[in-house]
Amino acid sequence: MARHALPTLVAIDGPAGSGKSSVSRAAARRLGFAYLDTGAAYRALAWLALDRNTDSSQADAVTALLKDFDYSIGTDPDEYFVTVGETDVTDAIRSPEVSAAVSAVARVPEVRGALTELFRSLAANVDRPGVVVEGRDITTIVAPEAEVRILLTASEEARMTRRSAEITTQSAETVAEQLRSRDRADSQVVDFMSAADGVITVDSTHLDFEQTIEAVIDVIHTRTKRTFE
Ligand SMILES: Nc1ncnc2c1ncn2[C@@H]1O[C@H](COP(=O)(O)OP(=O)(O)O)[C@@H](O)[C@H]1O
Ligand SMILES: Nc1ccn([C@@H]2O[C@H](COP(=O)(O)OP(=O)(O)O)[C@@H](O)[C@H]2O)c(=O)n1
Repeated sequence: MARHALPTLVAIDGPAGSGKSSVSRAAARRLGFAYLDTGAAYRALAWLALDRNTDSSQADAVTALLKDFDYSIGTDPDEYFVTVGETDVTDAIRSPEVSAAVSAVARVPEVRGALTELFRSLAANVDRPGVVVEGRDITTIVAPEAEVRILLTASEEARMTRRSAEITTQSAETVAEQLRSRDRADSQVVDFMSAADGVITVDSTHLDFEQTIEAVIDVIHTRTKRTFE
């Protein structure tokens, strides 16, 4: 069978609650692109560490988990799922316990190296004309060559408000504090607060959800000089 041309790569980075997942998924759906959520893999590995009672602050123990990390993720924006082995962890990876453990897992260089390879392979093999890949280091490390590179930002206040509207099992203060501390830990490992050279910033602080999707799609059309919709 003839191999497809490489898909158009759209790389989106940004801090927690900036709208990366929801906006990337909606934009991918409208463009007929695939959608790759990279944070889900870090979360799934943190889930496995918790499931195996592995101390996530022990880099060697976390690295050892990689050898039986049987991970899969849906890249169709309409059929999102995350599994580890036979277990569907789509919801479990959003738990506060996983959110609290994930930064420690994500700071281990061997983990970053292995997952970066996995993301490149998943992105190159989608069965769509393009793929929106979102995370923290997509524009800089995973796919610096991407045709479209976007930093999606929003004020800290907007991000906290959006995330606490989603999470009803914890107080708004708790959600905000956990988000701030995760961003602090994550930003010691990768810089997702400032745009690297050639990366376009989309600030969604004063945009609603629909306007943010349109702003991202506009950048994609301008950069690729093509219309996908
Ligand atoms: N521009 C926006 N205005 C209002 N709410 C938004 C906007 N963008 C995203 N959201 C909402 O904010 C929440 C956090 O978005 P999410 O995509 O999970 O962020 P991230 O993946 O960056 O952590 C979601 O409930 C999403 O629907
Ligand atoms: N490309 C990426 C994506 C996520 N991550 C890590 O994975 C965690 C979860 O990412 P996520 O995108 O699901 O987080 P949210 O911003 O959606 O809450 C982050 O807090 C980072 O520790 C990373 O290190 N590099």
